[in-house]
Amino acid sequence: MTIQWFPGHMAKARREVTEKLKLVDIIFELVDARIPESSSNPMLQEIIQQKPRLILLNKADMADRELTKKWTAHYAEQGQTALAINSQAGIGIKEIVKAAEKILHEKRERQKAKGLRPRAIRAMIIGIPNVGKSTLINRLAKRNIAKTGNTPGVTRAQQWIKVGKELELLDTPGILWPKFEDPETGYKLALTGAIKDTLLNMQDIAVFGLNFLQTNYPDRLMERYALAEIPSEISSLFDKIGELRGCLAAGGEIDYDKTAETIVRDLRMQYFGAITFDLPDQNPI
Ligand SMILES: Nc1nc2c(ncn2[C@@H]2O[C@H](COP(=O)(O)OP(=O)(O)OP(=O)(O)O)[C@@H](O)[C@H]2O)c(=O)[nH]1
Repeated sequence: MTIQWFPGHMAKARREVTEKLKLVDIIFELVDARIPESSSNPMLQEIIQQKPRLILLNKADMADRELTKKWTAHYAEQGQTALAINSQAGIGIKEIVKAAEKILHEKRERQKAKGLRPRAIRAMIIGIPNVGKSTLINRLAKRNIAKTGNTPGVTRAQQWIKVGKELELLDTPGILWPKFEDPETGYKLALTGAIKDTLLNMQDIAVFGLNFLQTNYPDRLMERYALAEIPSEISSLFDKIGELRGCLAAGGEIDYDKTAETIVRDLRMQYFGAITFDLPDQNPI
């Protein structure tokens, strides 16, 4: 699903999240491990206020393992717990309940001291479109739940999914918008499938991707396209790839659109391996 975010949609999404917030003890903020910063909602902190948060770096299977470690360390420095997970394969899922219990431990102990019997932790998942919210809900529920009740116009009560004895999860996630502030963020969102690439110029996305690979993963770039060396000019590199991959127009000239599509497809299909586009040091949170 790709949503075109207009101010009205944002206000509605925010209202829905704010409403559900009252029902839960903790937020599971789902971000894409390849772009933890770019896939987080810019206003989340303001929206959730003091509500405890567990950050889940989903699609960790597609991200650079070393950088995922750096991201979790970076969040820890900020006093935030973050877990790397793969909702599709069910990796890291068991740790979620444990981490939530740890985050809420003191609060629950205080309740116990007051004589209140602790009930299961109530949580909701929040994230931008396509980050894996439904996949995670289904994983935690161990069955297909998410999306089944999503018929437009059908109002229904919120339902709780029991995850073991310790956790209850709202069956509908909160959907918030991604960041839009700079073109680079847009390219990263497009390369990871969070926004439709038709919203941006394909050649611009490809050039961004090439620049990123040239700086951060030059060996993988050379290997994929069997380059003896990387031309320093990005336009020469672009032409070289077009030539090597046979992306040619009728007269034998390079077809720039076709070349751009090839590069973007290769990045999306993980032909350069697992890549992380947001680097923790460049992205203070
Ligand atoms: N490789 C990988 N793919 C995943 C993972 N989690 C989800 N996906 C895939 O990502 C895509 C989007 O997943 P969804 O669960 O539909 O995402 P969503 O956040 O519910 O999407 P919206 O309904 O658009 O808000 C699907 O193709 C999933 O199979 C993961 O951990 N690893």
